[in-house]
Amino acid sequence: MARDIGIDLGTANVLINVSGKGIVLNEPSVVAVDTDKDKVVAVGTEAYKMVGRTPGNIRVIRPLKNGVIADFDITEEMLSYFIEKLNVKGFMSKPNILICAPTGVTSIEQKAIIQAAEKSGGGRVYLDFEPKVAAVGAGLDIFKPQGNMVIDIGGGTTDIAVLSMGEIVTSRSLRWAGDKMNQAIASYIKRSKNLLVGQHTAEQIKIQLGTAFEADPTKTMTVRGRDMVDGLPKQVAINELEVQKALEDGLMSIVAATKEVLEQTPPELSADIIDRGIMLTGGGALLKNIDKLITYYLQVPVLKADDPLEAVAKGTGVLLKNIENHQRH
Ligand SMILES: Nc1ncnc2c1ncn2[C@@H]1O[C@H](COP(=O)(O)OP(=O)(O)OP(=O)(O)O)[C@@H](O)[C@H]1O
Repeated sequence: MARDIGIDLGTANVLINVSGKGIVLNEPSVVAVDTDKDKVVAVGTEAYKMVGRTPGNIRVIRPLKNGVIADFDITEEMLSYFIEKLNVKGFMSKPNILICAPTGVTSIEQKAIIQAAEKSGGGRVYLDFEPKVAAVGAGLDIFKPQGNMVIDIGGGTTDIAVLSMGEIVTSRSLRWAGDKMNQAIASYIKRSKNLLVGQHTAEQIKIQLGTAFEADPTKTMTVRGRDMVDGLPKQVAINELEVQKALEDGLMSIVAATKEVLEQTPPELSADIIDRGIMLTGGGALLKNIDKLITYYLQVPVLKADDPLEAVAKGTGVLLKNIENHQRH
C-alpha cells in the first residue's frame, strides 16, 4: 500500500502523520548545535531537554520563530532528520508529502522546504498553511459554500480565518501566541516578585495555572527561580489571578483581531458563524477558559477542537486523501 505523509512543521512542535498509521512522530521544533564544530548535536526531544542547561559551546535553537523561518539551514536539517527517521526510502513507493508551514513563510522558503522533503525521499511534495489544515483536522467541512471560522493559537502565531469552499475568505495573523504567553508570565514574575524564571518554568505555569477568564485567586503554585536582588535560588507562590493578569493584554489582542476578521466577513458567512461557532485549534486552545473569554467579548459560540495540538497533523491526513486535487507547488 502506498503511504502518504503529512507534516505539521510548527514553530513549537513538528508532528508527522503517516496514512494508515496515524501520528508517528511528535517532537519539539528544537535543534542543538555545537558552535565550535558548527555541527548539529541533537534534534527534537533530545535537544529540548537541553534548553537553558547547555555549556557555552552548545546553542539550542528554535529554527522557526514567530511564525517565520529564523534559520533556514537548521530548519532544513531538522526536517530532513525527522523525515529520515521515518525511513521513507524503505517505503514501497515514493510517498506524497504534504507539509503544513507557518503562514509567514516566504515563497523562496516554501521552495526550499519542498526541496528538502524531496531530497529526503519524498515523491510529490505539497505545501499548505495553517489555519486551513487545522480547520479540516478539527472536523470542519470547509469545502461547502458555508462560513467556518477558526482561531489557531500555536507557539509563534495566532492565525484567525474565515473559510468557505476550501479557501480562506478573510484572515489575520498575529505574532502573539504560546511563546509570548510564556514571556508575559516570566516578565510578570520578574516585575512583581523580583524573581527570574526560565522559559520552561513559565510554560509549566501557563499549563498548570494559566487561565484566560474567571480566575480563582485561591488556586496557587510554587515557582522556583533566581532572586534578582541577592542572586540566590528562591521560591515564591503565584496564583491564577496573577497569571490571568499577565496574559490579559495579549489575549485581548486576539479578541480584537478576531473582531476585525468578523467585521470584514461577508454577512451570509457571518450568519453561518453564529450558527456554527468559532473553532479553536493549536496548543493555545488548551488555555483554560479561553473559549469563555472570546464568547464574553464577541457574543459568538466558541468550541475547542478535541485534540487541538494534533489538529494540523490530522488535517494533513484528511487532505492527503484528495491530494491529487491539490495544487502542486
Ligand atoms: N495546556 C496548555 N495550555 C496552554 N498552552 C499550551 C498547553 N499545552 C501546550 N500549550 C502551548 O501550545 C503551543 C504549541 O502549540 P502548537 O503545537 O499548536 O504550535 P505550532 O503549530 O508548533 O506553532 P505555530 O502554529 O506557531 O507554527 C506552545 O506554546 C505550548 O506552550
